[in-house]
Amino acid sequence: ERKRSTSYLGLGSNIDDREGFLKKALEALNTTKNTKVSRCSSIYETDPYGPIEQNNFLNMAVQIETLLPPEALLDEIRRIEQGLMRKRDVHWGPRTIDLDILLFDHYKINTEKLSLPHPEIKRRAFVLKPLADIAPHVVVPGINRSVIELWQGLNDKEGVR
Ligand SMILES: Nc1nc2nc(S)n(CCO)c2c(=O)[nH]1
Repeated sequence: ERKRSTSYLGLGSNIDDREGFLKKALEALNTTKNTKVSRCSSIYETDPYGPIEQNNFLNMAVQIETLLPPEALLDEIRRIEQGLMRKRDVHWGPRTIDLDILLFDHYKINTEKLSLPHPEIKRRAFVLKPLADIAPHVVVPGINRSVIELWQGLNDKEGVR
Protein backbone atom coordinates (compact mmCIF):
# COMPACT_ATOMS: atom_id res chain seq x y z
CA GLU A 1 0.00 0.00 0.00
CA ARG A 2 1.20 3.53 -0.64
CA LYS A 3 3.22 5.14 2.11
CA ARG A 4 2.13 8.37 3.80
CA SER A 5 4.42 11.33 3.15
CA THR A 6 4.84 14.66 4.90
CA SER A 7 5.29 17.71 2.71
CA TYR A 8 5.65 21.43 3.41
CA LEU A 9 4.14 24.01 1.06
CA GLY A 10 4.65 27.75 0.80
CA LEU A 11 1.55 29.83 -0.03
CA GLY A 12 1.53 33.43 -1.20
CA SER A 13 -0.94 35.97 -2.62
CA ASN A 14 -0.63 39.64 -3.55
CA ILE A 15 -3.76 40.51 -5.51
CA ASP A 16 -7.31 41.34 -4.37
CA ASP A 17 -8.55 39.52 -1.28
CA ARG A 18 -5.19 38.02 -0.39
CA GLU A 19 -6.33 36.37 2.83
CA GLY A 20 -9.44 35.01 1.06
CA PHE A 21 -7.24 33.39 -1.58
CA LEU A 22 -5.03 31.79 1.08
CA LYS A 23 -8.10 30.38 2.83
CA LYS A 24 -9.53 29.06 -0.45
CA ALA A 25 -6.20 27.39 -1.22
CA LEU A 26 -6.22 25.71 2.20
CA GLU A 27 -9.77 24.44 1.64
CA ALA A 28 -8.77 23.14 -1.79
CA LEU A 29 -5.76 21.34 -0.32
CA ASN A 30 -7.97 19.74 2.34
CA THR A 31 -10.38 18.46 -0.30
CA THR A 32 -7.57 17.08 -2.49
CA LYS A 33 -7.67 13.29 -2.71
CA ASN A 34 -5.49 11.44 -0.21
CA THR A 35 -4.22 14.75 1.19
CA LYS A 36 -4.80 16.53 4.49
CA VAL A 37 -3.47 19.80 5.92
CA SER A 38 -1.93 18.90 9.28
CA ARG A 39 -0.36 22.23 10.38
CA CYS A 40 -0.62 25.91 9.42
CA SER A 41 1.77 28.79 10.13
CA SER A 42 0.70 32.32 10.93
CA ILE A 43 0.08 34.65 7.97
CA TYR A 44 2.83 37.21 7.30
CA GLU A 45 2.75 40.47 5.33
CA THR A 46 5.95 40.50 3.26
CA ASP A 47 7.70 42.84 0.86
CA PRO A 48 7.75 41.55 -2.73
CA TYR A 49 10.96 39.64 -3.43
CA GLY A 50 12.39 39.82 -6.91
CA PRO A 51 12.81 42.40 -9.65
CA ILE A 52 9.18 43.38 -10.28
CA GLU A 53 7.49 46.24 -8.42
CA GLN A 54 4.22 44.84 -7.05
CA ASN A 55 1.97 44.74 -3.98
CA ASN A 56 3.05 43.26 -0.67
CA PHE A 57 2.35 39.54 -0.31
CA LEU A 58 0.64 37.59 2.39
CA ASN A 59 2.66 34.43 2.94
CA MET A 60 2.20 31.30 5.02
CA ALA A 61 3.48 27.72 5.18
CA VAL A 62 1.50 24.52 5.71
CA GLN A 63 2.35 20.92 6.57
CA ILE A 64 0.38 18.29 4.69
CA GLU A 65 0.15 14.50 4.92
CA THR A 66 -0.38 12.86 1.54
CA LEU A 67 -0.44 9.47 -0.18
CA LEU A 68 0.37 11.17 -3.49
CA PRO A 69 3.88 11.05 -4.96
CA PRO A 70 5.54 14.47 -5.52
CA GLU A 71 4.64 14.77 -9.23
CA ALA A 72 0.98 13.99 -8.54
CA LEU A 73 0.94 16.54 -5.69
CA LEU A 74 2.38 19.11 -8.10
CA ASP A 75 -0.40 18.38 -10.60
CA GLU A 76 -3.01 18.89 -7.86
CA ILE A 77 -1.34 22.18 -6.84
CA ARG A 78 -1.42 23.41 -10.45
CA ARG A 79 -5.13 22.48 -10.58
CA ILE A 80 -5.77 24.46 -7.39
CA GLU A 81 -3.90 27.51 -8.76
CA GLN A 82 -5.89 27.37 -12.02
CA GLY A 83 -9.11 27.08 -10.03
CA LEU A 84 -8.23 30.24 -8.11
CA MET A 85 -7.72 32.22 -11.32
CA ARG A 86 -3.93 31.94 -11.17
CA LYS A 87 -2.73 33.46 -14.46
CA ARG A 88 0.85 32.34 -15.23
CA ASP A 89 1.32 35.36 -17.49
CA VAL A 90 4.17 37.36 -15.95
CA HIS A 91 6.72 35.12 -14.26
CA TRP A 92 7.71 36.68 -10.90
CA GLY A 93 4.74 39.03 -11.30
CA PRO A 94 1.62 39.56 -9.17
CA ARG A 95 -0.56 36.50 -8.64
CA THR A 96 -3.83 35.63 -6.94
CA ILE A 97 -2.27 32.57 -5.35
CA ASP A 98 1.08 30.85 -5.45
CA LEU A 99 1.64 27.39 -4.04
CA ASP A 100 5.19 26.05 -3.92
CA ILE A 101 6.28 22.62 -2.71
CA LEU A 102 9.14 23.42 -0.32
CA LEU A 103 9.95 19.97 1.11
CA PHE A 104 8.65 16.44 0.48
CA ASP A 105 9.87 13.87 3.02
CA HIS A 106 13.63 13.64 2.56
CA TYR A 107 13.43 13.82 -1.23
CA LYS A 108 16.07 15.43 -3.35
CA ILE A 109 14.77 15.73 -6.93
CA ASN A 110 15.91 17.80 -9.89
CA THR A 111 13.75 17.40 -12.98
CA GLU A 112 12.44 20.09 -15.29
CA LYS A 113 9.05 19.61 -13.63
CA LEU A 114 10.10 19.61 -10.00
CA SER A 115 13.05 20.61 -7.80
CA LEU A 116 13.05 19.39 -4.18
CA PRO A 117 13.87 20.87 -1.78
CA HIS A 118 12.66 24.18 -3.29
CA PRO A 119 15.83 25.76 -4.78
CA GLU A 120 15.15 29.14 -3.12
CA ILE A 121 14.28 27.78 0.32
CA LYS A 122 17.46 28.95 2.02
CA ARG A 123 17.35 32.49 0.60
CA ARG A 124 13.76 33.57 1.20
CA ALA A 125 12.70 35.16 4.50
CA PHE A 126 9.05 34.94 3.35
CA VAL A 127 9.46 31.16 3.16
CA LEU A 128 11.71 30.47 6.16
CA LYS A 129 9.80 32.55 8.69
CA PRO A 130 6.41 30.81 8.30
CA LEU A 131 8.14 27.45 7.85
CA ALA A 132 10.00 28.00 11.15
CA ASP A 133 6.59 28.39 12.85
CA ILE A 134 5.60 24.80 11.98
CA ALA A 135 8.84 22.92 11.28
CA PRO A 136 11.80 24.61 13.01
CA HIS A 137 13.82 21.43 13.50
CA VAL A 138 13.23 19.83 10.12
CA VAL A 139 16.61 19.37 8.44
CA VAL A 140 16.62 20.45 4.78
CA PRO A 141 17.95 17.62 2.58
CA GLY A 142 21.12 18.54 0.73
CA ILE A 143 21.77 21.57 2.96
CA ASN A 144 21.80 19.53 6.18
CA ARG A 145 20.77 22.48 8.33
CA SER A 146 17.48 22.89 10.16
CA VAL A 147 14.84 25.42 9.12
CA ILE A 148 15.40 27.51 12.27
CA GLU A 149 19.18 27.57 11.63
CA LEU A 150 18.57 28.75 8.06
CA TRP A 151 16.10 31.40 9.29
CA GLN A 152 18.45 32.68 12.00
CA GLY A 153 21.39 32.58 9.58
CA LEU A 154 19.54 34.68 7.01
CA ASN A 155 21.08 38.13 7.13
CA ASP A 156 18.39 40.17 5.47
CA LYS A 157 15.41 39.01 7.51
CA GLU A 158 13.63 42.18 6.51
CA GLY A 159 10.64 42.10 4.32
CA VAL A 160 8.73 39.92 6.79
CA ARG A 161 6.44 41.94 9.08
N1 LIG B 1 7.31 38.40 -0.46
C1 LIG B 1 7.12 37.60 -1.52
N2 LIG B 1 7.72 37.89 -2.70
C2 LIG B 1 7.49 37.05 -3.73
N3 LIG B 1 7.98 37.12 -5.02
C3 LIG B 1 7.48 36.08 -5.67
S1 LIG B 1 7.81 35.73 -7.29
N4 LIG B 1 6.67 35.32 -4.89
C4 LIG B 1 5.91 34.13 -5.27
C5 LIG B 1 6.50 32.89 -4.66
O1 LIG B 1 7.57 32.46 -5.44
C6 LIG B 1 6.68 35.92 -3.65
C7 LIG B 1 6.06 35.63 -2.41
O2 LIG B 1 5.31 34.65 -2.23
N5 LIG B 1 6.31 36.51 -1.38
